[in-house]
Parts: sequence; C-alpha cells; structure tokens
Amino acid sequence: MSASQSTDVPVSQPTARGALAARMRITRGAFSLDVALDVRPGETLALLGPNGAGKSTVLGVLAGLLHPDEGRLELDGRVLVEASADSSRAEIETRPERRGIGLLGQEPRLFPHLTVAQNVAFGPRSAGMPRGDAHELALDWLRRVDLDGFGPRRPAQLSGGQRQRAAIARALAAGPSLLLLDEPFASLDVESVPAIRALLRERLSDTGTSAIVVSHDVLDAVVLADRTAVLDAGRVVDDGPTRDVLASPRSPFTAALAGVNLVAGVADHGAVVARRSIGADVRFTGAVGEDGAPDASEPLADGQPAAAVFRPSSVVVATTRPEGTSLRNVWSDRLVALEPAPSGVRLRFSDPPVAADVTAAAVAELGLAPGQELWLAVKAAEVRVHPLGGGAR
Ligand SMILES: Nc1ncnc2c1ncn2[C@@H]1O[C@H](COP(=O)(O)OP(=O)(O)OP(=O)(O)O)[C@@H](O)[C@H]1O
Repeated sequence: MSASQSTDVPVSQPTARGALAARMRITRGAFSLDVALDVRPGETLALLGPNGAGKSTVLGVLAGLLHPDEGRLELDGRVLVEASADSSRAEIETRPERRGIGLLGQEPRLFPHLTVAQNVAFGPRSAGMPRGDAHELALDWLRRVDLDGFGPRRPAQLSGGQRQRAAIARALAAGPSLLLLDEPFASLDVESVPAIRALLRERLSDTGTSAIVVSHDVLDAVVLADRTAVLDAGRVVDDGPTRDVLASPRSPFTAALAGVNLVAGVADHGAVVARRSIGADVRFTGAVGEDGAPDASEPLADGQPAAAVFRPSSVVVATTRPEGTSLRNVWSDRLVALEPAPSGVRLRFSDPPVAADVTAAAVAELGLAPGQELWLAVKAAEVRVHPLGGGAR
C-alpha cells in the first residue's frame, strides 16, 4: 500500500497536543547544560548542534533518563519535573512511562521475541487497551507505515528500513503527546532515508504529535521541522523558524550546515568589522536598501556583536589586489587548504575563517597552493549582515 493511501486509515483524530515548556540545568562531569526550550502543540522542533553540545542530554532529561539539577518540565499543563537547587522544596519527578513522551533512537530496538504487530501493540496494551483492539490498532499502524502484511514477522525478518518504520509505528501507536527522535535515520542506508523521513513527517502531521528531532543532517531540519534550535556547549545559541535560522545563521555551526560563510565581528555604522589575529581588521559592508541604508535583517547598534554571511561561491579570489571594481569587501589572507567541492574546489582561509568555491580551471590557472597569500573580495550585494547573540528570534 502506498503512503498516500495509508493516510486514509482513521487510526486517531489529529488533535494538536504536546505543548512543552522546559527549563533545565544539569552538570555532567566538566560539562554544564543550561537551556530553555518550548514546543508548541503539533510542532516539530529540530535540535541541532556539534558533537558534545548536549543534545542527547536534553533528550535524556525530557525522557526521564537523567535528573536535572534544577528545572521544570511542563507538558500540556502537567508538571512532569520540578527540581530546585533549594533542597527544602518539594520535587516532582514523573516516571518515564507516565510522561506521555516517546523516544525513538538510531536503532529501532524492537523486542526480538515479539512479532512486529505485537511490538506495535505493546504501548496500547500497556495502557490497558484490550488485546483485540490493540491488535487492530497495530495492523492499522503497520498500514500507515507501509508495512501492510508484515505483522506476523519477527523483527529479525525485516530490513533495517522496515524495522525503523515498525519502530515509528510502535512509537506513535502509544499515542505520545511528544515524540523525541534521536538521530532517527543515522543507521539507515542513505537510499532509504528520504522515504522514511517523508513518512515520519506525514504521520507526525496527521496525528498532530509534537516532536523534537536531534540530528546532524540539515535535511531533517528542513523537511521535518517548523522550528530549529541550535545548541552549542550546553546553551541554545539560536532558535527560530527553520528557514530564518538557515538564512541568517548566528553560529558558525549553523552557517556550516547552511553552506554559507559566517564572519563574526562587531557592528559599525551598519557594517561588520572582523578583528584578525594578524593584519588589519576586515570591514564587511552588506547590501543596501533603496534608501541607501544597510539592508540588515534587524537593526544593528554600533559595537554590538554582528555577523556577515555570504556564500562560498560569492567570494572572488585573485593573486593581485582587485582594482577598479565596485567590490567593497576586499582583504588578503593565506590559503590554508584546498578541498573537493560539488562545483569544483573549495579554498579554505582561516583569518577570518572563510570558504571560497572556485572552478578547478581557476585553481590551475592561478597555480593555487596552500600557504599562498591571496586576495579575496565579495560584492556588498552578496553579503547579509545581522546581529549575533543567540537566543530566540
Ligand atoms: N555520563 C557522563 N558523564 C560525564 N559527562 C558526560 C556523560 N555523558 C555525556 N557527558 C558529556 O556531556 C556533554 C554532552 O554530551 P551529549 O551526549 O549530550 O552531546 P550531544 O550533543 O548529544 O553529542 P553527539 O552529537 O556527539 O551525540 C559531552 O561533553 C559529554 O562528554
């Protein structure tokens, strides 16, 4: 059965729920995490961030696997956790299975001794649903994840992608208010990911289930998430609608995900001045509007942290200083590395950190090699300037 046919099965009415308000502080060894996250009913939030940023720690606290030092979790008006540094105050710690929060990880973790249908029926059965009804519900869910007819099999008789579909069915059949997804496609073949990602998106949408998806893959944020939060070193450094976060990244990590350069500096009369460890500051002037004022996404106050964002393909590279052009943003730096890029060769510079995409022919023509001092330039029209500072947009 196709995904579009299977959406017609009336397993549950889409009622948007899963309003989460979470604050948590937790220390794990030398690492400290201090974040506040909200998820609106029916919304999918992507949680992105470099290795060790604290993404799994956030999910662990939400799922009830980790106890925060301090914090409060509220889901649909129910206080699940209330923890205070002040030990005289009463604490609340709802058991994981009573939270209405499902967790789906990289590995499907189906019970090997149960059939696929029994796995999917497990949540409803545990919640007290009669065996026959739970079995019917499980079969409906298997149809909805394109596993019609696979109910009697054991998990070992499914492919990796089929097992992850069954795990999605099992997680959603339990009717969680909030589903946590920790790198849900990381262990799948690349070819099977797009279809399963699309299926997950449909099922989250037609059940109105809120979700938080932790991922390294920007496509998960683009395809699945209404909103994206970026975590770095235990803090939320960016949070907003996914398209805004990717269009105007506020952290080097998000910029790398979005495939753009982000040069951090301070605002000065609508431009961004980047300090360098060696050499003169570089001043990045962005596009200007019809009134001649800087075309910043938000107003910039002099002296505040700000970023210039531009594509690697917008950077012009030359062996001599560009003359007689309208280029405003010109600086020189030493070439650090050459890497293959989809459209040719990516040149890496470090002060400030900038990538420039050029053709292989240009590399040959200019005789480029690491260590060479080169001139770089970007047209103002190709540069967007915006405030830095993290937090919600
Ligand atoms: N049991 C533990 N004891 C001490 N420190 C820990 C423990 N588990 C994790 N940490 C530390 O907490 C920090 C955050 O880890 P976490 O797994 O939450 O990051 P992550 O963003 O999920 O990373 P990744 O993308 O690599 O999975 C890391 O610095 C890690 O070393």
